[in-house]
Amino acid sequence: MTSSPSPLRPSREEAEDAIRVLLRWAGEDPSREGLLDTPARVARSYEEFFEGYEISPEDLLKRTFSEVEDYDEIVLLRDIRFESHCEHHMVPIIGRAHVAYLPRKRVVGISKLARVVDAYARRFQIQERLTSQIANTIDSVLEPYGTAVILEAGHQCMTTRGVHRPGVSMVTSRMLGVFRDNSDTRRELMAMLNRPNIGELSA
Ligand SMILES: Nc1nc2c(ncn2[C@@H]2O[C@H](COP(=O)(O)OP(=O)(O)OP(=O)(O)O)[C@@H](O)[C@H]2O)c(=O)[nH]1
Repeated sequence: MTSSPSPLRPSREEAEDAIRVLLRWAGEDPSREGLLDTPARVARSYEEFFEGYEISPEDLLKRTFSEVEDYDEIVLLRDIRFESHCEHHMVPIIGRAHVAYLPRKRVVGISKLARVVDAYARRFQIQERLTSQIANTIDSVLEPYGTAVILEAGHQCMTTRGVHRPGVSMVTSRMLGVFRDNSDTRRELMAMLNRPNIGELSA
C-alpha cells in the first residue's frame, strides 16, 4: 500500500498471519493446499480495497481549467459506481454516487470527481461520512457556489448477514451552498438527475 509504511502499520507478514488466524477461527486448516496462497491474496486485495488511505483527495482537485471561468451552470457527474467497505462488519458497500457543483471560478476535469469518490470510498466507511467527506472536500478546494453529493448503496452487512434484506438501498445526501439554500437550484439538480442516463451510449 505504501513504499514507506508508518511504524504503527503491521508488516505484510503480520497481516498474512492475521488472515491465517481468521481462517483457523472459521474452522479451516490454512496449511491445506487450496489455502496456502490465500493470506497473500487477501493482503493484496486489501491493498486494493483500501488504497484510499494513500491518496490525498484535495490534491486530486488542484488542477483546474481557467479557460472556462465564465461557466456558471451546474456540473453534474452521475451514476459513478463506487465500492467501499462498511467499518462495522468489514464487508462491501456497493453503490452509485452523483456529484454536482456550481462553479464559481474553478472547473476541474470530471474524472477527478470520480477519483475523489474513490479516494474516500476505498477506506472503512459509513455512508453518511463518505457522503460528507466527498462534498466537503469539493466545496473547500473548488470554492464553488454550491456542492451536492447523493449516494445510493447496498450494504452487504444488511443483505448477506444479520437482518438479511436483499434489494434494500440506503440513500444519503449532502447539499452545500446554493444547493442547500436555493430551492430552485436544488430542483434543477433533481430534474437533471431524473433525466434518462445516456452515458451508456458511449460505454
Ligand atoms: N447509519 C449507518 N449504519 C450502518 C452503515 N453500515 C452499517 N450500518 C449499521 O450499523 C449497525 C451496527 O449495529 P450493531 O448492533 O453494533 O451490529 P450488529 O449486531 O452486527 O447489527 P445487525 O447488523 O443488526 O446484525 C447495523 O445496524 C448496520 O446495519 C452505514 O453506512 N450507516
